[in-house]
Amino acid sequence: MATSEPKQQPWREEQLRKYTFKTDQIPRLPCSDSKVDELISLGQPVVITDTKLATPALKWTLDYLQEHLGDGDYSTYESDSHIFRYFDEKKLQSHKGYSPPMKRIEVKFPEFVQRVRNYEPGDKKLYLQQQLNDTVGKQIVVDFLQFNWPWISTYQRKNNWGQLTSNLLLIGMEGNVTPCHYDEQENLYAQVGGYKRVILFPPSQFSCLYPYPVHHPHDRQCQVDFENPDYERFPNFRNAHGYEAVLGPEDVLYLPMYWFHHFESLLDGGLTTSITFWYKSAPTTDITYPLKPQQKMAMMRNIEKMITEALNDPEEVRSFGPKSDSDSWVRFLAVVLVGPFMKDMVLGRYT
Ligand SMILES: CC[C@@H](CC(=O)C(=O)O)C(=O)O
Ligand SMILES: [Zn+2]
Repeated sequence: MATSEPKQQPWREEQLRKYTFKTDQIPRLPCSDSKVDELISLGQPVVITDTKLATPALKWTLDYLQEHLGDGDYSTYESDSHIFRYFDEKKLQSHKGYSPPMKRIEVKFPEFVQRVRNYEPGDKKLYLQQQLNDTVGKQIVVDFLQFNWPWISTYQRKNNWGQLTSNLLLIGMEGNVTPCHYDEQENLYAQVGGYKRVILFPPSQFSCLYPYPVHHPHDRQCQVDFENPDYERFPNFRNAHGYEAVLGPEDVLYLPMYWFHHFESLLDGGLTTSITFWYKSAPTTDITYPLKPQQKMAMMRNIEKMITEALNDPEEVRSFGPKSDSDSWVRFLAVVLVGPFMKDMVLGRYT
């Protein structure tokens, strides 16, 4: 009996960056498997194959896009390193002294292509992140309309998700990293070109990941530098345990709301192209106790927003600067006097 040769994986281990935490694999299932529906309805991540969700976009090479995308401006981040940590421009106002580690520029697509193709070590790295809207060319609209909308709408309906809010076209250079963060929307993430590693952490690991305070420009972003973790400030990061997959063309990842995620375009893997499908979450109908971790995250966000708005002065809630006596007292009190909810909200985030 012919034994099926194990499928040669089209990438090598050395193309993955090395981190200190352990990971398990995210389940990978064909869209015909009923377990896909079960995992999505449970808010569990899964890599889904054979969906044909964005098949028309498989031909979206740089040349094809240059010919058909249209001559609008394209939102692109440039960074001095491989790290592209998102920041909320609106929150920069209240953080005068803070300068984000990357810059958002608007470029014409031919300029983006030229800079990417002529990249030399030492140049700024680029990451195009553009919402697909009606400024794109006719042919792109034709391709877009041929996505597998019936398949994706089934999941929107079955899980009572709200409207499709946006599709982000992502074109990243090899080695680019979007550091760990969470979003407040459901996401079906279609990998179209190249290979991208995704590492996920469930909302229950909030206390291991220390997201920035809500009023900070890096709201929702994990403070821990995965490449050089500061275990003194973030001791609980030692307990982080991830779930990962390498996504290739036509793979679709269901990325549940509030799950922390890190993306990296494989080292020496060339350009990567992905398209996100973000949906508003289903309305919460019945509150059952104990609350789910994602509900606690939503509560923490509301408490932090209320405190910051009520005080109307971020200085009042800003975390302490370099370690100081008061900081160690705050830590001591936080560890001894407050329960897990307040500890998770404060320790390493406001202390
Ligand atoms: C936005 C960039 C990121 C994807 C992501 O964070 C998301 O789809 O929520 C990535 O692919 O680098
Ligand atoms: Zn995200």
